[in-house]
Amino acid sequence: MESSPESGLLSHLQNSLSELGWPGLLAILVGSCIVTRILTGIWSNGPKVEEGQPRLVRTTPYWFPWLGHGLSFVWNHVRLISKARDSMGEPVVGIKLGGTKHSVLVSPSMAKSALSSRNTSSTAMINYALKTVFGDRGPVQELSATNPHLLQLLHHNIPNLFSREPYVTEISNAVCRLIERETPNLVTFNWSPVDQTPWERTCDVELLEGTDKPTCETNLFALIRNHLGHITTTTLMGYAVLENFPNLLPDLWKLDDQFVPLSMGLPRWVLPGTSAASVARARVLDTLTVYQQAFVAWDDGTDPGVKFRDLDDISEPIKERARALKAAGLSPSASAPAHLSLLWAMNANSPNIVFWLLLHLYTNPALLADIRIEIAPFAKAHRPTPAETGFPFLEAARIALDTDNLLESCPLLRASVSETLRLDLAALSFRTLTADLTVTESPEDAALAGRSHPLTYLIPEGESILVPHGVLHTDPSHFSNPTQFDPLRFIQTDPETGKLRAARDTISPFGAGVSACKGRVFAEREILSYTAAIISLWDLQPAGGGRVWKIPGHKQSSAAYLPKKDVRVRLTARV
Ligand code: HEM
Repeated sequence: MESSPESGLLSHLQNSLSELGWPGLLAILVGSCIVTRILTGIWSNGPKVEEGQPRLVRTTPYWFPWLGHGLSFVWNHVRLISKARDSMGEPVVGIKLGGTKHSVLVSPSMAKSALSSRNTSSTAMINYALKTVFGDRGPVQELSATNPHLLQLLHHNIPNLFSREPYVTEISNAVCRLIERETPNLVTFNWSPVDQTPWERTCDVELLEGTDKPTCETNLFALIRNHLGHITTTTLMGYAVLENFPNLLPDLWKLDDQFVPLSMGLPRWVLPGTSAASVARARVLDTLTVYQQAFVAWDDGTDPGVKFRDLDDISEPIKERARALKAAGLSPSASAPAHLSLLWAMNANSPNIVFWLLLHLYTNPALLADIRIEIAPFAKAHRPTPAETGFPFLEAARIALDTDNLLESCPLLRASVSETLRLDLAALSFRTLTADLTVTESPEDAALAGRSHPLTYLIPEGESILVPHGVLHTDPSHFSNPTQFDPLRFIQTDPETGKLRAARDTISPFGAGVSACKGRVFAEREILSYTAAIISLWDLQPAGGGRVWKIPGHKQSSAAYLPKKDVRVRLTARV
């Protein structure tokens, strides 16, 4: 058989490589890295800037051909970009990720103006995450070409309902009632997993005997993640989904734990941790297929099947989205990745933020005591006595929450949430430019960075921009002692009333512009109410009853950090 020129070339290459052996291959690899570093170092000087003309973004030097800064980005993007900012000394620095250049905005004023520009789009990023993380094989991504109007509805207009009236009040009230009902049952003090709640079963709850008040030891992150995940998912997606599919959240956590490696889009065998996550994702997608199938039947007035008798308690934005998916002609299984992206968005950050916030508060008893005094009128906890109830046993504690006042009249709690969002979250806003973008830093940002006048940049249409909120939130020129937890940095005195209030305008933990987080209003209300309920009803100590806390390190995830290790705590009922 005659060989083609390509197969001849390939076999020639194979022969040459096998002749070289491992030492030769290694030498080529090291050599190409050195050459790449030298060339990108020279190119990073950029073209000469003409007087009065905007600058072009210079790319930070890198070692690895094609991969560019990819490895250090997934390892710790905050460190990579902070170093690039300091070494390049500019408010915009270029980084290379898998062959694509991203212009990274490290000046807050430029980030704000770029994200609020109408000439930016998050569609490419959403499609990338749908493909690499949420298991869409094409149907949802293809909508950007076949039906952009529907895509806009699906990704923006409908999710925006989470922050619009009357829905935001409806879902915030619903979540508050569920928090009141379920926070006293955070742990049930049952020995047997059969009698425990679904959120307790995977948290290694160990009851302690001979204590004055009900006490146990447990894994804090797992417990808060499961418990708040249960509350959020039930509020937004309805009661039936977790009742019938109790493994939905544990599987979602397996996916979330591997978010960063999955988002690299590499084959499973390259990163072994992603195999289990892919299997978990397949199960979640099966569940969400059944969910969509049942919803469509229920909405059409036909039988939704035995598992989903009543779907009326699903929140209105989720119902609207399920209807839009059907209207797009997507089958239930093709719709499942879109449901998964939202299920993930509603659960991936809030529990992590509450976990870190609780650690900040319980390791700072003076702050915790002040916050407990501040919230006392708006988070009233008590345990009815047998005399009150007429039953011969102690009932579970009860709590009544006033979310509006927790939001408006508790600046210290609110400032502590903001400080946690500043320190324990490193969100990224990726956008593609749909037209050339010219951005200028503010004179204040320029002065803080030690520049005599503001710089202006031109970023061409089609290029990607990136705002690294974790870098902006820990920039020492904008935040004094940036690594220190200090909620007071967010407290201001209202000049008219003289009252204290918590201001959040120096950080953007929810992104900005049209593609900012759609659940931000709900998320803040939920976090405030949930934290108020927990600190009113529960005392926490390190496991073993000591006073020394071992705070885990941050593990990079999509936005809010995961803990590198869980924290074992002693949990005691306060009332
Ligand atoms: C502490 C809690 C939360 C944080 C820190 C957070 C943060 C974020 C961030 C940084 C983004 C990307 C914004 C950008 O690209 O500029 C985002 C997107 C999104 N979030 Fe949240 N989020 C939280 C809770 C929620 C909740 C509870 C929901 C659902 C009710 C939600 C729904 C969404 C949706 C749908 C998007 C996609 C927006 C888009 O691409 O157009 N988030 N979130």
